[in-house]
Amino acid sequence: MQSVCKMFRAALIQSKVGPNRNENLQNVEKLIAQAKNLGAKLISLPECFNSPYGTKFFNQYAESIPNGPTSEMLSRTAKEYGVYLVGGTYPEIENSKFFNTCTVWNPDGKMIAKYRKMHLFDIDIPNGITFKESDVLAPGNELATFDLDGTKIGLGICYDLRFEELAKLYRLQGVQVMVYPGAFNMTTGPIHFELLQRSRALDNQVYVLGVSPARGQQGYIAWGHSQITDPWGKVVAQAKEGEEIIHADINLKECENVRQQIPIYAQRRTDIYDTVFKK
Ligand SMILES: O=C(O)CCC(=O)C(=O)O
Repeated sequence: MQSVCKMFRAALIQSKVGPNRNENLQNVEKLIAQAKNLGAKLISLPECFNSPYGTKFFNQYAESIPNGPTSEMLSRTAKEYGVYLVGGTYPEIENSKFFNTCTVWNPDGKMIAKYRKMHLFDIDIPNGITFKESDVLAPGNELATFDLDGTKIGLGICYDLRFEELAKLYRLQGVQVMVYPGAFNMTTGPIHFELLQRSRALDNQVYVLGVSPARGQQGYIAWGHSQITDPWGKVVAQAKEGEEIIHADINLKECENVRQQIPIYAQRRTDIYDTVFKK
């Protein structure tokens, strides 16, 4: 990799989410202004920041993209504050199909990436949590990246964090930072949320930004604990459970350092993997 020293500040907004979409939008707009005041160039919102999270809500809150009220607010706000804004996720409708979708807006207010959750959250843990997004949602089938002043940033959503293959595909495309809006829960959050982010960061020598909603009192209870992890796997910022903004400087020199000093990418035995791992 070419020797460059690039740095920008990222802020993650762990916002409270209620049933009223307009109130949710107004609230994040206020928080985006605060994140900008912290010096952030890249700001991310959490998964389902404009609606409660649950299969029964997707239909009710879905909007087309980029013409709906949520996209309009994100575009206007990214432009007003001159930031790259990752619009967490919100339910999208297209041709009668629903998706859990992340959009990204540049400082001109233009949508520069759209990613639809690829791995739907279907799990069943007795006495823990049962969730079946595939009852209502269709999966996305495409990776999505965007460029921030020469840094390639990739997108995943929540359950996607569990799939190393997806993160690896992004790494193969030259990604240095992964953003995962996500809403882990009170069963898997405590044991897996931090660990998965550190794993993806370490496997792929990338920064990982995981952005949760704040913990609510009813319905789907989010774990919170939004987190920024560096390419060494070190947690450099972590939220608690309430509404909060965390931030950290994303220093691309750290990607370069770890990639040079522990050169696993060049040491992969794809000659072997390709013969054994066919599925
Ligand atoms: O993987 C998990 O345990 C949580 C995933 C999740 O909440 C989601 O995909 O929305």
